[in-house]
Amino acid sequence: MIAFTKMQGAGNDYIYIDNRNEVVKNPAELSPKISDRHFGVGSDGLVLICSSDKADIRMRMFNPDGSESEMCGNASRCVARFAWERFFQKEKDEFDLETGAGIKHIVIHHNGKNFQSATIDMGAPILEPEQIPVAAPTNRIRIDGREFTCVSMGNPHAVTFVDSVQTAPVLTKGPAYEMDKAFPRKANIEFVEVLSPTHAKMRVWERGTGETLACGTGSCATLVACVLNGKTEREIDLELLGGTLHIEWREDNSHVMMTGPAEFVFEGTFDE
Ligand SMILES: N[C@@H](CCC[C@H](N)C(=O)O)C(=O)O
Repeated sequence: MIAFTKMQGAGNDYIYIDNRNEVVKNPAELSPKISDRHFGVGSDGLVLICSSDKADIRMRMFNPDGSESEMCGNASRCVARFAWERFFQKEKDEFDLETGAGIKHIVIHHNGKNFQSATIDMGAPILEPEQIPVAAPTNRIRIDGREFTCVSMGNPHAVTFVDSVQTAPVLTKGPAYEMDKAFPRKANIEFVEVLSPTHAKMRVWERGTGETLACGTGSCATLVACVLNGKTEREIDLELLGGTLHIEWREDNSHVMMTGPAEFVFEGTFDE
């Protein structure tokens, strides 16, 4: 039996396992089983919280298809809250998290007792096509006549602007875009409706998962694409199906800062 904690950040729900003692031997196999919404616990994937020799803590994130992603924005806030409450007993509110996309600095916002939100320094976006990666000479590409701005936040994203997220073809076109030959490692696809220079809405089709209620790395990629296309200022509130994230693309060091919620849902044990 494996002890787990279910958490969600803006409705992006994952199963979190304290894996400092390496209780999970095969996460690629466990993720599809435990994430299944009918035969498992039900989640957008599996997150292992591990020891690190480079940072205070390390996380690994697996999609429900078993693939491992380099980075997960919403999970990084949940891991931050988990560690703040359970490892650091609310005494250390700034620390470093090792991810597959490098070390991310975390700041916990609280009132001494209660968690309020977490800000993650997501680092600088990657725009070079070969590093995103995109099989094209530029990070601006067209698929089926639709324009995408491709951005990596450690994991690959392709952002497209729509008139309305409500009618955007997330479910009908998302799967084909994710697998398009332009994306050698597949891609997360963001459909974005800009409401004002400081406010936008986004729906996402996630690589290895399908539509989710929110994507943190996708939100950061969205702001970068908005700025590159002259659609918004460098700081926005981004409305997702499961909540709102505050995203800022700093001018001084080019880092993207993501602030948002992280909530415990329930605890349990899972029989592998
Ligand atoms: N929901 C996540 C991203 C999860 C990984 C993604 N599906 C991928 O394969 O890159 C987030 O909040 O960033």
